Amino acid sequence: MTPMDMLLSRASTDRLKDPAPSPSQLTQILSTAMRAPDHGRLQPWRYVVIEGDDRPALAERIVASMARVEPEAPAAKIEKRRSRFSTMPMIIALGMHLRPEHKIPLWEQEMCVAAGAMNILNALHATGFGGVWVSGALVDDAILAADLGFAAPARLAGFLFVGTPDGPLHTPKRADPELFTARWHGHPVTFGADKD
Ligand SMILES: Cc1cc2nc3c(=O)[nH]c(=O)nc-3n(C[C@H](O)[C@H](O)[C@H](O)COP(=O)(O)O)c2cc1C
Repeated sequence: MTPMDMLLSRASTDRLKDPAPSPSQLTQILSTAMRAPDHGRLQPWRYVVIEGDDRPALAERIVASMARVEPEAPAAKIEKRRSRFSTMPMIIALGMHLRPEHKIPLWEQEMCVAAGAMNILNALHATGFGGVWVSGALVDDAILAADLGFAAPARLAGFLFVGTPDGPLHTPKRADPELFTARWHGHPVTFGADKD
């Protein structure tokens, strides 16, 4: 597979089975995150890896967090989250070590973490693994974040579910980049994607 084939064939999946990346594979995969553009070299990316017997304890923290931030959540949603966080082959909590006082704006720090996460998703795909980035209201729960090691001003950016794809990837229809691209000739542009 060429590098372009690899990039163009990636798709998120939560249909994951064992194995998850080995420790040495994970180190290589996470190394790609450290190639993300990083204004000021702040290195804001942080990763907490949860595997094996530690997953049920994480699942309980997730359920406790839902009780705080989504008290109206139906039982089925709570049980789905409990099951997913207990059984995914590997979970990586994405943390953002933010420096609000720094001259580099927070949004740039956050985008750096996101760029790193995208590299991780591509590296997973390139090495025969797969994953999906999930979030939800609980990423705003400071108690859950602190439980994972992300005390404010650090915060959670979500979780990556990681493993080996269980079956072919279901790729959503991808957008035509022409609709999202315009050439500027001295006047404000419009985009095909925004036309009725
Ligand atoms: C920050 C962030 C949070 C996300 N949270 C969720 C989520 O909680 N649940 C979900 O189904 N998809 C979520 N997504 C979208 C999936 O990660 C994924 O992009 C989507 O399923 C489309 O698949 P694709 O990556 O193959 O295009 C999130 C994406 C991002 C960037």
